[in-house]
This record gives sequence, C-alpha cells and structure tokens, in this order.
Amino acid sequence: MTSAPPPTQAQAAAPAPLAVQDIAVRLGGELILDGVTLDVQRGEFLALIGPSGGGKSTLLRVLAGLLKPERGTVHIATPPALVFQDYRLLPWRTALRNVQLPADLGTGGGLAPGEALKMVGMEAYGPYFPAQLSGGMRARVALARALAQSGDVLLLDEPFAALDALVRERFNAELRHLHEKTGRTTVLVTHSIREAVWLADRVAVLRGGRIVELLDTRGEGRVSAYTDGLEAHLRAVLGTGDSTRLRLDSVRARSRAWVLPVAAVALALALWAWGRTP
Ligand SMILES: Nc1ncnc2c1ncn2[C@@H]1O[C@H](COP(=O)(O)OP(=O)(O)OP(=O)(O)O)[C@@H](O)[C@H]1O
Repeated sequence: MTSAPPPTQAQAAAPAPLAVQDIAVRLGGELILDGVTLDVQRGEFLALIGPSGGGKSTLLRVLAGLLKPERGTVHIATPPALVFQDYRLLPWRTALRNVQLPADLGTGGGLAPGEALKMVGMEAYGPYFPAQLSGGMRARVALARALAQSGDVLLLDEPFAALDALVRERFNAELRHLHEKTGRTTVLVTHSIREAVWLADRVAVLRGGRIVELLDTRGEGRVSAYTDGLEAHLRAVLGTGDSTRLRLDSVRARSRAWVLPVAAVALALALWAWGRTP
C-alpha cells in the first residue's frame, strides 16, 4: 500500500528476492508447514497473519535461511535482516554499538550505523544502553541494526508486540514511512488485521500450515470503506467474525434471560388476583 517508486524495467524483470515453493517443515514430529508456496517481490511489503501457532514465525525462519524445510525449494537472493519480537539487543553495548554489530560481524554494508540510527529518529540516543531506553526506542534500535545490515530484505517478527497501543500506532506510521524511503522488501509477521491491511501491499493468511488467502490490499485510494471491507474479509477468513457473532449471540441470550421469571411472577399474580375475585 506504500507509494514507493514503481520498479524499473530491470527490477521488474529480476527474480523475486524471496520465494518458497511447496515447502514442508516438521518440528517435534509435527508438520508445521505443509505445501506453502509464496514469493515476495522486490520492494514489496508483505504481511503474514494467522492464528497463534499457525506457523508464521516458522515460515519467517525459513525465509531468513535459519530453517531448512524437509520438502520444497527456497530461494533467498541475499541474506535478509531479521528483527525479532524481543529485539535481541546486546545489553552491554550502547545503541550505536548495537547498530555497529553487523559491521563488526562482517554482515554490514547497509546504511552506516549513524545514518541508520538517524533514519529511525534515534540519533540522539547512540550513547545509551538498551536498559536506559523505552520499549519503542529499543524497537527502533533493532530496526536500525537491521538497516545497517547488507541486503535489501527486512523480516520483522512481531516487532510491535511489546509496545503499548499509542507507541505501536506511531511505530506503524514510521515503519511505513521507512519502507517508502528505503524501498526495502519487507515481510512483517503480525497478529493485527488492521496493521496488516494498513501497512502491507499484500496480506498472506497462514492457517493449519498452509496459506489459505493471499490478498492484494493496494488500490481504491485506501479509503476507509475499502480497508474496512478488507479487514472484514480477513476476519471472516480467520474465523474471528464468527466468534464475535457467537459472543454477541450469548450477550443477547443473556439479555433475554429475565423474560421467563418475570412472566412466571406476572402469571402467579394474575392467578392469585383471579382467585380472590368474589
Ligand atoms: N523448535 C520447535 N520444536 C517443536 N515445535 C515447535 C518448535 N518451534 C515451534 N514449534 C511449534 O510449531 C508451531 C508453529 O509455531 P510458530 O511459532 O511458527 O507459530 P506462530 O504462527 O508464529 O505463532 P504465534 O503467533 O503464537 O507466534 C507451534 O505449534 C509451535 O509449538
């Protein structure tokens, strides 16, 4: 849904930087992914949503090259930068030194550390240690570290999960802006349907180890009636619409529970009054 510049002819002709074909992954004897096929186009922002335990993080680990599927093929053009839910900042290094880590490990080559910190609005916090930063600031430093890594693919595993709603909203806006500025191919795992629709170009729904829906969320000028429709559709695909309806039904049933006792008391009073009538 971003307004990143359209790909040049050469970019459009280039193979997708990330692609998996009919992959299967088994963990602890359980088939976690079974027959997943997906490609992520250059510069695209793809959101991955689905129920808890559906295999989203597992698929992200395959896309990061950290997990080898037992079946299928994986294409990763350049090693992606991965941002974990718990950020994994080194507590003994300052924010700037954390962002310098890829260079120290020989995986730098993206933005210069100072520039990466500036890109996420954290240039004033370079000398601070992670323990001295808020959750939102730590998330930004983790993002800056990923931007300092080489390659142009960002994999984000629920980087907003620990943030409160307001910070999360601001972080969302910043992430979208960052994607527009850098044009990095991005895959975001999230539990939020709204976040997925608002941020991504496409939303993949992973359930029962399979992609059950791949929805293009661009177009229609992003008017709210359009995004509301997409969200309702995704809720229906995920089954969350039904549970809402069930909850509403039970609330309605509870709200009608007074009718029977009141009717019984009214009937008893009427019979008593009728019995007293001479
Ligand atoms: N190392 C492992 N060994 C055994 N089972 C695992 C391992 N890692 C994950 N699993 C199982 O694989 C399934 C999918 O896990 P995964 O973390 O990919 O799901 P998810 O969709 O990201 O869930 P969530 O939204 O709760 O983070 C879960 O049932 C989980 O228990």
